[in-house]
Amino acid sequence: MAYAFRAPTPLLKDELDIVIPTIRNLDFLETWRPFFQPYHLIIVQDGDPNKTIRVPEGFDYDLYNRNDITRILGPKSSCISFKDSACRCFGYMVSKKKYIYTIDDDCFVAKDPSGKDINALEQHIKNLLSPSTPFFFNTLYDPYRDGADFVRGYPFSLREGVPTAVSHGLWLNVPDYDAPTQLVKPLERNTRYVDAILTIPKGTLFPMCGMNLAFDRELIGPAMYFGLMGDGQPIGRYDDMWAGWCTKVITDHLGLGVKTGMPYIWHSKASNAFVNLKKEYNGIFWQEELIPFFQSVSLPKDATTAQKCYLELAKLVRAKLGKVDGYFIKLADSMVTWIDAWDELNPPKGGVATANGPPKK
Ligand SMILES: O=c1ccn([C@@H]2O[C@H](COP(=O)(O)OP(=O)(O)O[C@H]3O[C@@H](CO)[C@H](O)[C@H]3O)[C@@H](O)[C@H]2O)c(=O)[nH]1
Ligand SMILES: [Mn+2]
Repeated sequence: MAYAFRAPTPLLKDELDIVIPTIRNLDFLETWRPFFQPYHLIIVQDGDPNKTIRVPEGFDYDLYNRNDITRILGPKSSCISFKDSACRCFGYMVSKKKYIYTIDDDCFVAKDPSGKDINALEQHIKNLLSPSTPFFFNTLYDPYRDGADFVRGYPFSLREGVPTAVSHGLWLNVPDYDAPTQLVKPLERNTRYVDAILTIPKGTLFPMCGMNLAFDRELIGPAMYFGLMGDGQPIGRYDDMWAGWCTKVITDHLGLGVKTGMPYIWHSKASNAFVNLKKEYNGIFWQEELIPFFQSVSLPKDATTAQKCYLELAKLVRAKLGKVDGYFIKLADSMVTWIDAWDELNPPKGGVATANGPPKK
């Protein structure tokens, strides 16, 4: 009897959206086609809404420009940044799927040491679908991977692990350096492929890069607000950092895990270090106050969802960071607007979303 060969269904094919912020073009999708084509794309077009962004044939996508964001969110669109990659978080809000993968349009398929193309999306999905170990560090890295396990002395009571909320991937070629480092090391490239995935321990913050990032939208989506950056704001290129610090204090509070390490992508474009310095300056200065603030955050026991935690965090930002700069009062207000908009577009099961639906293609 002849058996018709059927390719395996891609993991989470109908449960994951790929969110891409773009101010350029989407030719990079050609290199990702074997891995991305089965998935729905949410393209957030930044900058001039009258510019036409060409999406390569054969992809299933929704594209949202600034006019769509304003049409869908109305006055609440003020919380979505303009002329900064932070605009991508609109894609997280408007998605209806359980998982999100976000990638920049200058990130390409990397090769592992054997020369094999890395399916970064597949690795992120494996990271998200396997537990994390934030309460006790496993020295042999991810114990749930084939060929690894918990090492001697690891408490058996902790070996079940906790749900993974975030999978933070890394980058070969152009590393995610801040402007001062870029200026000092303009030619430095990351050639070191480290075959490791680590859970970031509870109580430890980390610099989350938005370039190659996946997360469980139902567990932690409301915390993934990329802040007020870019046009009209005194700071830029701290969108993912802000989201990462908020997310980590909330995952710690909710007993969820954050992983970093594989998969790698190939980051091709070094943005201009001087332009970056202007965008980052306040962030480099303010973060010396922001990190102690996040390290001191304690959320109430009755904050049992990402939304409730985030609103508590917004209150603390207003109370404790307003004295650092008036910007943080505006940011605290935008954090609340973000949650209001999130809840409007994502009512509890059975509720009716009031959004005006996806854009015309
Ligand atoms: O105004 C803008 C600028 C850019 N984008 C899109 O956002 C991503 C990232 O842009 P870019 O690659 O130019 O930025 P980098 O300096 O390489 O990366 C920084 O941006 C952070 C977010 O990814 C990353 O963590 C930093 O390292 C591209 O897709 C641009 O098209 C935009 O939408 N609006
Ligand atoms: Mn880039």
